Amino acid sequence: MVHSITNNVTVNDCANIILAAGGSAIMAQDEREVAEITSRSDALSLNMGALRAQEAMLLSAHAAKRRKRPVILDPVAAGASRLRGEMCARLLEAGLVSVVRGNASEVWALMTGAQHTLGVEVNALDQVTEQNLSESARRVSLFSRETGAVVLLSGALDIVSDGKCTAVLRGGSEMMRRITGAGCMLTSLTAAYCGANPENLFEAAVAASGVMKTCGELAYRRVCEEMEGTASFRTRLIDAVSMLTGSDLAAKLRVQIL
Ligand SMILES: Nc1ncnc2c1ncn2[C@@H]1O[C@H](COP(=O)(O)OP(=O)(O)O)[C@@H](O)[C@H]1O
Ligand SMILES: Cc1ncsc1CCOP(=O)(O)O
Ligand SMILES: [Mg+2]
Repeated sequence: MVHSITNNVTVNDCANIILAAGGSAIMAQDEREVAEITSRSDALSLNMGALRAQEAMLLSAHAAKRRKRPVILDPVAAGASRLRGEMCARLLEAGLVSVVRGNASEVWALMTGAQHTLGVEVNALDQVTEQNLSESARRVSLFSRETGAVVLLSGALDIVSDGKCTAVLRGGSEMMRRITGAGCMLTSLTAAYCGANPENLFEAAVAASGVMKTCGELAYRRVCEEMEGTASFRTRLIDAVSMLTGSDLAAKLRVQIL
């Protein structure tokens, strides 16, 4: 059961991907009930696209901490306004975040205070490439140690680190960037897996990254076969998560431990 406080652009896809993965979803933002709802959930997902719900986020995050439930932070557009960065810093500095999942611009913005995110999209200059991979992985690991949170930085290459162990996952599809919500869905999936595996959040984050990359490939193959576009891709992505088998995943998963 994942309690999400998330933006109203992608909320339906977030609920559906949690259900597709075998979890249950509840979206709730009213300050009078959120602590109670978090207390009855296995994980809490906080998405900065719902910044109007700051008080609810804090109430929920404290309730999750009291119950030792993982809190997953999606710093959507963290570099696009000062308020977003400040709210993320407040949650991180209070030790309320278990896992951060963001694109490279968002994660670098949290680390450095830089403000060059293109809205919710990654800035091309920030992206992780094969050329800057080892330096990027080092920075992700450092950020994980500084915050005490597992960090999942997504993009063409995903990097996951708990400060001791760092993994790189390749694959997925370029088309994932041409729909809104692929990042929010990955955050939701991460929350579902963290709720199911609270003892090993690094493993849960690697699983979420691997499932999303695998399903991105399966969905892309399907839209190419059917000559379909991005709206169908979004549907096919959720379909792929709901139909994924262990052997599909084992056949496609590419995890490199650095
Ligand atoms: N160029 C790409 N090639 C393959 N997969 C990608 C690419 N860009 C993003 N992804 C995948 O899309 C999903 C969302 O990541 P991302 O685009 O970084 O999130 P956000 O929507 O927050 O910017 C992740 O599963 C990531 O691995
Ligand atoms: C477009 C938009 N604006 C505020 S939140 C949001 C959705 C961002 O979703 P994602 O980061 O998963 O593409
Ligand atoms: Mg995002």
